[in-house]
Amino acid sequence: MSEFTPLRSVLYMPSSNEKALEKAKTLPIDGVIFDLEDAVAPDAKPSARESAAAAVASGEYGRRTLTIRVNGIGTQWHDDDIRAAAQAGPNAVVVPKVNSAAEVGQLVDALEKAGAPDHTTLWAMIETPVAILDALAIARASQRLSVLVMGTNDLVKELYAEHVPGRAPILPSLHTALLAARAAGIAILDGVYNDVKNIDGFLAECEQGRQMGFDGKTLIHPGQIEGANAAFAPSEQAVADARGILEAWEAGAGSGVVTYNGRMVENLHVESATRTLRIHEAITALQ
Ligand SMILES: CC(C)(COP(=O)(O)OP(=O)(O)OC[C@H]1O[C@@H](n2cnc3c(N)ncnc32)[C@H](O)[C@@H]1OP(=O)(O)O)[C@@H](O)C(=O)NCCC(=O)NCCSC(=O)C[C@H](O)C(=O)O
Ligand SMILES: [Mg+2]
Repeated sequence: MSEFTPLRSVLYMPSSNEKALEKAKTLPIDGVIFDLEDAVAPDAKPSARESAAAAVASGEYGRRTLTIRVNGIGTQWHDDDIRAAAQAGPNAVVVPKVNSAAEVGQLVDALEKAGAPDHTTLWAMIETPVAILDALAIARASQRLSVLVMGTNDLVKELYAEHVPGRAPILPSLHTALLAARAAGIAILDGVYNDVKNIDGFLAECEQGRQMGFDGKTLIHPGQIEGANAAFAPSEQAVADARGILEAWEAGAGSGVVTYNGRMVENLHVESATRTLRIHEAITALQ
C-alpha cells in the first residue's frame, strides 16, 4: 500500500448480508471490511466466507480498499477463514484481537502458507488490554502488517469501562496504540461509533480522532461515510495554509526560519505541509 492510500472511511459489513455487499459497490467509501466475525451468526459463517471471497474476486468495487475480517486465532473458523481470505487476495486480511508480536508472526506465516499474494497485507485489531500494553511490539512485528485498527467495543468491554462522549475512559489506550503505529510507521484507524442515528455525536468523535492523529475511522452504517470523509481529509483552510507555508519557505530560500501569516515556520512545518498536500492530492485523485 502506498504511503497515502486514503483510508478516511472504512465500512464494516456483515458478509452474510448480500444487500449490504451489493450496496457497498456504490458507496463513496475508501475501504470495506467484509466481516466474518462479530456481525455474522455461527450458522452463517461458511456461506459468509464464500460471499466475502466472491466479493473480492468480483472486481466490482472499483478503487476501494477491500479487506476481509476473519474470526480470531483459536476460534473454530479461523483456519478456514485465513485460507479463503488468502486465496481471495484482498488488499488486507483484518484479524481481530491480535495480542502479541508472536501472533503477528504466526498470522503472516499462515497467510503466506495459504498462498496470499504480496499485495495482501495484514491489519491487526487492537482491542484488548494486553494488546494495548504490547502495541509497539505488535506494530513492529512484520513488514506485512500495514494498519492497526482500534476495536473500541471490545476494549470498553474488557476494561469494564463505559462508552461516554469524549471517550475519556479509553483515551490512554487510544494514545498508546497511536504512538505504536507512528513509531512503526504504519497507519491506524479509529474504532466504530455505535449510535448510528446520532450524527452530531459521530461527527464529534471523527473530529476528535482526526485531531489525535488517526488516519481514518471504521464505520458501521452508510450514514457515517460523508462525515468521516470530510473529517479525515485536509480542510480547504489546511490546504491553503500548507501551500502558503511552502511558498513562504521557498521565498526565504536558505534561511532556517521564516514566517507565514505571522507564525514561525521551520523545516518541520514544511514537512507537515508537504504531507498535507500529498494527502489532499491522493484524495483529489479519487474523484
Ligand atoms: C447497525 C445496522 C444493523 C443497522 O441496520 P439497519 O437498521 O438495516 O440500517 P438502515 O435501515 O438505516 O440501513 C439503510 C440502508 O443502508 C444499508 N446498510 C446498513 N448498514 C450497512 C453496512 N454496514 N454496509 C452496507 N450497507 C449497509 C441497509 O441495507 C439499507 O439499504 P437500503 O435498504 O438499500 O436503503 C447495520 O448498519 C449493520 O449491520 N452494520 C454493520 C454491523 C457490523 O458489521 N458490525 C461488526 C463490526 S463493528 C465491530 O465489531 C468493531 C470492533 O470489533 C469492536 O470491538 O469495536
Ligand atoms: Mg471487536
